[in-house]
Amino acid sequence: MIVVKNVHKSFGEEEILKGISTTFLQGKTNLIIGQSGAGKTVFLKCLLGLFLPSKGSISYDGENYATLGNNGRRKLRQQMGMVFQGSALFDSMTVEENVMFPLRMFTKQTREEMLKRVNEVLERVNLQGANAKFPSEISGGMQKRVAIARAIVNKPKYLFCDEPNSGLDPKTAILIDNLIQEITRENNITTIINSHDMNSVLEIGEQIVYLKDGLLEWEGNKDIIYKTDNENIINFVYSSELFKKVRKAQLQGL
Ligand SMILES: Nc1ncnc2c1ncn2[C@@H]1O[C@H](COP(=O)(O)OP(=O)(O)OP(=O)(O)O)[C@@H](O)[C@H]1O
Repeated sequence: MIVVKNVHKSFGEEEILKGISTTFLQGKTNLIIGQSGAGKTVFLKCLLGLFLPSKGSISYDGENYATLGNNGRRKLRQQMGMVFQGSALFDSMTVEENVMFPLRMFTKQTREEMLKRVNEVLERVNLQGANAKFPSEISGGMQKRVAIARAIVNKPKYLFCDEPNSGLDPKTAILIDNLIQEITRENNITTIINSHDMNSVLEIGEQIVYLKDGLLEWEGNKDIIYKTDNENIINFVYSSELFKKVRKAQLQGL
């Protein structure tokens, strides 16, 4: 569980996050949504410990990153997995080497132990046998699955995903969403996803935080979002004609 209390973040005179408080739940897919420029990436970077909040606190199962020493921060960072936008695989490394990378960085496991774990996670994301392939030899959806395997190989307590299905076709996007949700539940991870994708909101939004101009304007989940009378959210989530029809049907209990 990650507890965020009154987080502000400024760059010089400009305040980007203006006092955000929320709780991200363990074993759930928590989504951060909001229009371009709302502050989602800055918030995600604060949650990753890449930016320190100017004010307020973020605690990870009781540990406040800002007040930890170097050792404590390193340990906490090792408990975080990250799926970057566009996968961010190392092009010159094979799938196996990409997935093994965090184990080489953060553990003292033997090559045999690392390989066993790599094969376990590759199997979990349905990429068994793809070890020797290079990123350029596999599809975008497969690259994303490699990125997920790499993010979970070190058994993180916290998983952060920045636009995990950007650039994927709708069917593959849903498969990736569902895979992240399944892995989150199986391993009881606190997963936070920065998303633009309204399909994801309605499919896996177990906890949704809607940011607007650096403030948390609404929070809830996919089962209640259609009931909101907040015009900003209605216009954002249900922006297309199709989604407007979906909302109407939801309101009519269809
Ligand atoms: N390192 C930085 N220094 C100064 N300003 C920054 C920095 N990073 C982000 N900002 C500013 O913070 C604001 C919010 O940016 P952010 O990237 O968090 O938005 P976002 O909600 O993620 O948008 P998008 O959906 O387009 O990615 C922007 O005005 C941006 O210019």
